[in-house]
Amino acid sequence: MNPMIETAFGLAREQYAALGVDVDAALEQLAKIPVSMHCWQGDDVQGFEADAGDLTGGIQATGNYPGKASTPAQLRQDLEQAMALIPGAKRLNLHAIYLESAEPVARDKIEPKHFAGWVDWAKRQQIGLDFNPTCFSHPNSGDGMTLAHPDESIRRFWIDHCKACRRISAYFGESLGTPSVMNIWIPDGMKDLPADRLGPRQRLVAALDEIISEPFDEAHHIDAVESKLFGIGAESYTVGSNEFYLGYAATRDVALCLDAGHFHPTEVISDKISAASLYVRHLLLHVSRPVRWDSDHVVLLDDETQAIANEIIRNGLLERVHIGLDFFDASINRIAAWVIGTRNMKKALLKALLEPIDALRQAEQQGDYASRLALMEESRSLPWQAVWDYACAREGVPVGATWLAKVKEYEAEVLSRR
Ligand SMILES: C[C@H](O)[C@H](O)[C@@H](O)C(=O)CO
Ligand SMILES: [Mn+2]
Repeated sequence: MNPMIETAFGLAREQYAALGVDVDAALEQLAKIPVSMHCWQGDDVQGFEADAGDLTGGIQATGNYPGKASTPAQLRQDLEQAMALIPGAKRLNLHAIYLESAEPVARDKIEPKHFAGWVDWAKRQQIGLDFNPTCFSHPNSGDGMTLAHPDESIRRFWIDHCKACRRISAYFGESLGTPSVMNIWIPDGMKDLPADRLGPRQRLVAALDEIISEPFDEAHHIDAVESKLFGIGAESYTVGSNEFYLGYAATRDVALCLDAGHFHPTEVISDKISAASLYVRHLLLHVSRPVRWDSDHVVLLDDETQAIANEIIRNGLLERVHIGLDFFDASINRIAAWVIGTRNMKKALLKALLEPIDALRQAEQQGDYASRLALMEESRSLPWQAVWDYACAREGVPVGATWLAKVKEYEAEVLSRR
């Protein structure tokens, strides 16, 4: 290891020790916290269905940066490149449209065998997999309704798709020895004012109840449901709103997925974690960055990402909060997007682990809010970056921005030839 990195780390360790922070314990913990990287950043949410259509469902990947993956082998190669540039534990989050089959397979007929290639790959990478039914980009979601659809046959199709997905998710968990978190997000909503807000929600409850009725071992599979405020073309009404899913998750004991882009612009999911944790056992996070709307920009090391990490660590929620990412930027190198966003999530977790929390709590308990604010602000400029560099270097992952050269090299040698 570069001696400058070691020296800086040694000095940082002493500075943190003086504040009562155990840097070695923080590093050990950081290495074990998995961040689930979303496969869909690699190909703009396109997937590999033999009869794939355009991306629909009120979400958009804007940009046309060259070199995107268009086969499972290319996507896996790109993921391997990205993962090699990110320290610590990682998982991969797959959508159902990332199946492998030469022939078209109806979504309600997909099976574990269509994902065997991903499981083999995950075993080689020693990572866990997470999963998602894909209830969009399909003729049966064309009018913006799926599990809440008034037509029984369309509802049946999506219920059967979600049931098939749960079997695939349990297969992931059983094969890889780590539970797969399967997140149900549906685009159901209306562009203009609905006359009936209740009926679709009643249908959605019934559909979800049927979907989760088949029991699976929690060691293999965990159900999650994701709320949303609005989507493009569903501005006036979203069936699966936050109140809807908070109630559903709490009463059915399934995980609640909080997506950073799915709330009113001044609402933040960091403030929802502690509240929801009192009523639901598991939370899934879709860490993302909304810019004016649910735009799914690449995650930054900004105040909200930091606040999310702080809430998980301060409240001891690592066993109950599953950290996933959800952004898709097609305007820049897609591997760089993965690396920037995932490294930022991990940097935020490290900073949270290094926070002198005892001193902050003590100041708060004494009503000394000036000290609390002063300590919080001073702790922003503690030498966490020396600890981060050390964490990267000891794993053989590029330090600082040196990872960018690897991405450029890969772009010249692989992406530009696609
Ligand atoms: C592709 C994802 O499932 C999707 O982004 C969903 O999680 C979401 O956030 C929709 O806005
Ligand atoms: Mn999401």
